[in-house]
Amino acid sequence: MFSEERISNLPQDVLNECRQKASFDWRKLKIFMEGEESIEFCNRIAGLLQNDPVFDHQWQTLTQKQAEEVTHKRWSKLVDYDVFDSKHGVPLNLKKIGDFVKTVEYYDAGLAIRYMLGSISVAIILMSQGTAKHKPLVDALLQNKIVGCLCLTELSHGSNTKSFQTEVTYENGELVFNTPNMESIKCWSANLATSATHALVFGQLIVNRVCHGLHAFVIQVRNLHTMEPLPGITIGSVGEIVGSWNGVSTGWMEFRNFRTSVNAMLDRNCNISSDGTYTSKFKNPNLQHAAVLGALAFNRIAVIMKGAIACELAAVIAIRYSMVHGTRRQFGPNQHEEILLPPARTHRMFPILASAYVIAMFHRKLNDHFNNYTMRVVQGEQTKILAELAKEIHVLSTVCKAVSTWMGNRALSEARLACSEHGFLKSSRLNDLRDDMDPSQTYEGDNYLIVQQAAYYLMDMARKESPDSPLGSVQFLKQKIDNFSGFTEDVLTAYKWLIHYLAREGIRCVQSSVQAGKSPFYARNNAQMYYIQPLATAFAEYTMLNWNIETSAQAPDDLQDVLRKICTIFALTNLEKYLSFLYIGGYCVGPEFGRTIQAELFNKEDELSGDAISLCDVIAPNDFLLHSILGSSDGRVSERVFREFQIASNDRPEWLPNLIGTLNRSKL
Ligand SMILES: Cc1cc2nc3c(=O)[nH]c(=O)nc-3n(C[C@H](O)[C@H](O)[C@H](O)COP(=O)(O)OP(=O)(O)OC[C@H]3O[C@@H](n4cnc5c(N)ncnc54)[C@H](O)[C@@H]3O)c2cc1C
Repeated sequence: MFSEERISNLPQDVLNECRQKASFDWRKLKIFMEGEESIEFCNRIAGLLQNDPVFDHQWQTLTQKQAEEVTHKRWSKLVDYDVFDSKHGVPLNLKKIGDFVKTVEYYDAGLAIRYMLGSISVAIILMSQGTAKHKPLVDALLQNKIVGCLCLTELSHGSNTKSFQTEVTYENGELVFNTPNMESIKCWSANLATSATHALVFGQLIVNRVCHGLHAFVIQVRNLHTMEPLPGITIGSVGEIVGSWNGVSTGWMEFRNFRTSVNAMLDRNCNISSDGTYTSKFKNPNLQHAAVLGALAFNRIAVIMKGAIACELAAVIAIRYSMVHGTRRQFGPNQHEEILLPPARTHRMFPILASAYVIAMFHRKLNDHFNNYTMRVVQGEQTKILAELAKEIHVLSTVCKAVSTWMGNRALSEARLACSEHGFLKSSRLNDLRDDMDPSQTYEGDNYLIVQQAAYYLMDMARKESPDSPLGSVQFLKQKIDNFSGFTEDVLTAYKWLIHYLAREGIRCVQSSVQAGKSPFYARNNAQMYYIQPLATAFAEYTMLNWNIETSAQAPDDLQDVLRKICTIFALTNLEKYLSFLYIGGYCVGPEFGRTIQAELFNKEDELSGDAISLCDVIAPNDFLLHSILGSSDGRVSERVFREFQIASNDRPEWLPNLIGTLNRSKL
């Protein structure tokens, strides 16, 4: 029987006073948020890392070579731990996989990527797009007997996947791979430069001189004994990259008549018969294209979790730091006065804390839906409702990936500034975290581009008589939403009104450009900044919020109040960004709505002050994983900062005699 005592005690130290102000039991909230099984499993993983010298970590910047070596050694240890007990066949438990990756990610994002892309990500795509013939590869990937990588991006083509130029030609029962020019060289593939043995390659399938569009193929790229690329394949590195990505061995690959069996094609939805006839389950090539890329939703959902982790770490480090250290340095009241944090600081940090909760809870729910969807695909279901579900998961994964990574990046930047000069120490970890997080805004689909897909989906749904979706995320488009008639705490109505309005205006803007003789491409781009992008981001925030409100309602009574405050802070902070649209569109007139949003936000932030440290304790990884001298759970910031100063002060530089010589010369 799991009991709350099994969650480790927090140090009885300088943060005690703040902890005693909490209105709820932090252990109880942790169990509600994560579940007992996950807490136990994550604690086990954290313990393994903490007690193994291979995972000892410092803050020095490593060269690319050192970073790759250390990441490799740690990856190899993770493989040895075999936490999924792979000898007995790895169960496809995406929740458990997610917990594992999340714990490793707290420790080092680069290591998490190396592990996940090398095995789980590729295996899941093979399971959902491949057939029985690919099962041995799935097992080998999940048992880490081979290392996978994903090869979509080409030197000159990224988000525009239809323009990929890698050619895969069917010839006498074999597939021949070519990158016909420099622009089509596959690149930015994590794991590829030194470690991948197998690659999931996306290329244009050509059968009997007819191009059937983008398809996915799994190929062996290296000899397993020598690790040399196979004949017809050249592999290299893209060079140094920011943050922990530097240890991930990111590479490029060129094909020159590389030949392999036709079995390399992932053929759940299409087939090439022995007489060279191509067939696809999809009559419409756009649907075939969407199905090929739909398999990437797993990765995108994992990136949503990265956004949650970024907000969690930013909030924990900045709030713990501010409570013990920042407050002492504020101008203003003396220590005896009852003030935890001044409003200007809570206003910067509590929205980050709220985002951490809202994104994490949303991610868990979306991951469960994706888990369920994958099981149904693997079991061979081919229903219309499953196709609709795929579309909805795709839309939610794209738009929420964009919003959560934007929020995560902003959170880390703000946290760094909130910790003032100490935030710029390497040992604060905030700079490294920001570097690790930064590229998430472009990989798995550039944020500015992928939000467009969600917006077009919403605009389509808004035109329908009865917009429907298996998860119910667009059901509200059926409703008629009235204008503002008095403030209630439930700002979901304002969000719904806003989405209706932006969808309508987006359609109008595109149509008027087309009527003026512009191309549909121009017309859509023209509508991007003022309609399409806010439409997509508002939809993502609304859905995250809505799912959180539903989940929070199931919490024990004594947790409901704090969870409601978190949702309100998330809602008001984000809704405030759209005040101009709400006024321009006529949802509200006069100052009441705008003023109340701002006043309520300040109220809720103030009310949350006493709970903030305990809310951080719920989401914080242990001090070993957190690895920040500003964010430790005991709150002993000054001691840790000064210890780092002392460590850095011991070396007498070799060039000191030169300085002495220069000074003495200049005196002459
Ligand atoms: C650290 C890292 C790891 C990666 N790992 C992998 C991997 O393992 N495998 C893999 O295949 N790829 C990987 N990638 C590549 C990544 O997926 C691509 O960067 C991504 O798909 C975006 O493509 P792109 O960079 O070519 O940008 P593009 O699509 O060319 O866009 C470039 C810029 O132009 C803007 N833009 C383009 N078109 C429009 C438009 N119509 N309207 C408005 N703006 C527009 C975009 O917003 C963007 O700012 C990785 C990238 C990074 C940084």
